[in-house]
Amino acid sequence: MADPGDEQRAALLAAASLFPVPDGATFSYGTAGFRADGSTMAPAVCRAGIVAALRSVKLGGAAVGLVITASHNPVGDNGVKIVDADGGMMSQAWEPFSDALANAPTPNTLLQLVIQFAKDEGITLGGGHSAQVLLARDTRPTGEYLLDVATKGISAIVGSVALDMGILTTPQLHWMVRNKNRGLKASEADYFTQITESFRHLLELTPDDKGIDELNEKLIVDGANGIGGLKLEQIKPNLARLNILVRNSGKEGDGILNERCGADFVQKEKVLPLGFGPNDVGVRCASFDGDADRLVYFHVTSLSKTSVDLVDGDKILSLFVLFIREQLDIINGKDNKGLLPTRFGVVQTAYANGASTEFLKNIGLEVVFTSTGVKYLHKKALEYDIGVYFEANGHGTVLFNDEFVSRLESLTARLSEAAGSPQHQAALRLVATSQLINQAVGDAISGMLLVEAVLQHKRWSFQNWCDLYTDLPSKQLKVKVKDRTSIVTTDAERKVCQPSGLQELIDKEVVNYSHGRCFVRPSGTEDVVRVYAEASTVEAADSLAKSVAHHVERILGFC
Ligand SMILES: CC(=O)N[C@H]1[C@@H](OP(=O)(O)O)O[C@H](CO)[C@@H](O)[C@@H]1O
Ligand SMILES: [Mg+2]
Repeated sequence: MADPGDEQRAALLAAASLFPVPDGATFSYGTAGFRADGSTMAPAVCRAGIVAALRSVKLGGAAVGLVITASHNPVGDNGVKIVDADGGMMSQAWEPFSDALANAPTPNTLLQLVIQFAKDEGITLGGGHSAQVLLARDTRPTGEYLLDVATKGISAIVGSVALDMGILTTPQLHWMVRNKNRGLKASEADYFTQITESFRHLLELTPDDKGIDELNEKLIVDGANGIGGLKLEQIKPNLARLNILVRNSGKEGDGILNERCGADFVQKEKVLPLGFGPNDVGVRCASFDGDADRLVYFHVTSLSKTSVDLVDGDKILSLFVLFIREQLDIINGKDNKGLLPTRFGVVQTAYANGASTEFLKNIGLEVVFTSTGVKYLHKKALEYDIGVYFEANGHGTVLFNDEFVSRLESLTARLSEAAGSPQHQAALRLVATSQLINQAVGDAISGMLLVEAVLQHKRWSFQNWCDLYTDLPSKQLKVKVKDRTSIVTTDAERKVCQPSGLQELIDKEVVNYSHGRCFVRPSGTEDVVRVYAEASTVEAADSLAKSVAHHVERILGFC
């Protein structure tokens, strides 16, 4: 076995001794990194620092990212997530090692795990290599402490450098890692310049530009009392033709992070976030989650009610798809045989509302499904020239393949001889879109700016957008069971294969409902089984979800 050298051994043993794993604690990397009560997170965060530094060594010293956040979860929680060198989520192949390391019971076990893993992966430790990890955190009170803990983990791999990028949205850090490794400008100021400039370009390319009326210019954003609202305040003055008001902005004294506000709350509860009320009827509203990688829109429906008209990730995806398709049709003609043949794909999960999938299929698009979690959707979307993916909860983006962008740019250069032609304008719109929308991960701020540009392009009101299709009523339930991992699913989580008999019971329930659809899966972030049901009425969706939840409880053992 390769000997990492005394200095390296000592550094790993020291880091592991600083933050021992308490008896009985287990960490799991799950759908989106380690998450738990912030005060218990130090061991997992320190060890994630070690993993991030090793990942950088493995990738020849390329920058890797580490972000301290628990996204939409309560303010007392915290978490850690590793960003791979391409700006995406850490390679899934490294998750088992991350889990093992986070749970290593003694410093010596941790050391042995690292030595063995380094050997398996061909990583030479203890000499001559370099590694760099970019760090960021959200606004949680435990963030500063945990960032320091992560730094200690990173330093436990000799030769590693930790760079604190400050308090950022999660997508900002992903963007920085991606850009840095591509030799592109990668500071926060560069991020702001890129999104505000490309937004301005898109607006300049609006056809028959007649300006915008006052009401449509107005947008109220619920910042979830997180980092997204604070960043939006910073760029607001540079956003032409938008009159943005940020509520739950995260400023001192404003309110508690994610508490009765934010994208997760609005999408799941379908009620107004705190700070919104009857005065907002008729105004377009958007909501971010705590680390600003999720986005939904809503309208206050009436003076008396707290319910909202929701535009979720599926409808944001549909809007983007229509806009991109329109530009491709201008360039290529409807048969896609013109100047820029494009493989255009749409990726959803089982949680996508059935009405959205039907809408997309009806307009002739290929829709593919993956398991829940951005890491799966993103990977699938990369298979296309332009791949659009969204989770219903508002996390998603539009990916432009590098080779496609080169083709698009040379086409744009050729077409510039006929500057102002519809094809030239459409190609320019696609270039600006690829610059505006975050290529590393879903990003509430850049996604919101693309929504705003597309609505102005189409001269659409919020209502026009809402009316694209009508969501089928749906219901989500959580069931606490003894061991959620005894549920095994297949077909992008839409069917249960274990325990045997459960899928048959679900099928028997579903046939009783018009437009009925139902699936169950173990959550990757909480110790629950999630039940999702859809049907033609609210009552029917509720009843289908309840019946299936009962079967799950009965078969798996309620706890
Ligand atoms: C139904 C649902 O919203 N599931 C969420 C949730 O995952 P679960 O594995 O369902 O707990 O958290 C993930 C990370 O934020 C997110 O990607 C996913 O969409
Ligand atoms: Mg989030």
